[in-house]
Amino acid sequence: MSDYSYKAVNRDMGRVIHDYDLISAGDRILVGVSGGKDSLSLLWMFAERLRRIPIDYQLVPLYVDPGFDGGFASDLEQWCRRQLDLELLVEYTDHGIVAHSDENLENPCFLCARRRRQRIFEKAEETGCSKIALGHHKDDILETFFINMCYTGVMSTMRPAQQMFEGKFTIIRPLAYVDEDRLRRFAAAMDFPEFVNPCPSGDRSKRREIKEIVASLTRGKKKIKNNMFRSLGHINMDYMLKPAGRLR
Ligand SMILES: Nc1ncnc2c1ncn2[C@@H]1O[C@H](COP(=O)(O)OP(=O)(O)OP(=O)(O)O)[C@@H](O)[C@H]1O
Repeated sequence: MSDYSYKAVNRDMGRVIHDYDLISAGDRILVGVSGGKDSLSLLWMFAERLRRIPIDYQLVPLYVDPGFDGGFASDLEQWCRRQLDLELLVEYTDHGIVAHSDENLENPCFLCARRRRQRIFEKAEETGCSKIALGHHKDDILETFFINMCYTGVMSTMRPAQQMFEGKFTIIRPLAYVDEDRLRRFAAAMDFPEFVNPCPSGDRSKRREIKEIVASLTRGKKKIKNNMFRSLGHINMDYMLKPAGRLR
């Protein structure tokens, strides 16, 4: 595999795995696969690494089907089997339907994501996986930082390795150093299929709004984006406000 985008994704993935010690021998890793370019890239890269690097761990790919008509679960299953020789677990649910029904008074995306997350933890427990890998990338991490700051008044984001339930599970994000653009190019170079999610609320407007804000701050300059990302790990508390400080 000589493609430039592969090398770049592989290098960034290797760096984050090393920096955060994401994988150990004997791990069983549940990989959340949504059918989008990010999690397909993650699963593909993981499977390829496993063949190449002599650390013995197991991958358990999982798709949580939200239950809409016209879903793609069986196509995704076939892709995993044919391309990667992996058996995809499919968890059929009605999360999407319930989230869009009159009985739900919350935001549909919020409820659906919460239930999906719950189900992912349950399946991790059932299948004996203590690590859960998700396809979040560098842009997701930056955007989450701004979403949390703008909408909840907290400076926080998603970590490349996050312990949950007092260490019972660790969420890992092996694509945390990879730019979204790079993943887009990689998925195109690999000719990954596009599994279209039939969800009626596919737009997720809050994230789209923040994406535009981040894009306007970076103005396409890689250096600015990388500095913003780096700053998430370089916080000078001596020059920050007191936690109780309140602006009127
Ligand atoms: N239905 C699902 N089943 C299993 N895992 C999921 C599902 N939806 C999302 N995930 C996991 O959560 C991660 C983040 O979800 P999100 O919806 O933000 O993804 P995305 O930005 O659309 O990325 P992707 O291209 O992987 O779909 C995904 O990369 C994947 O690892």
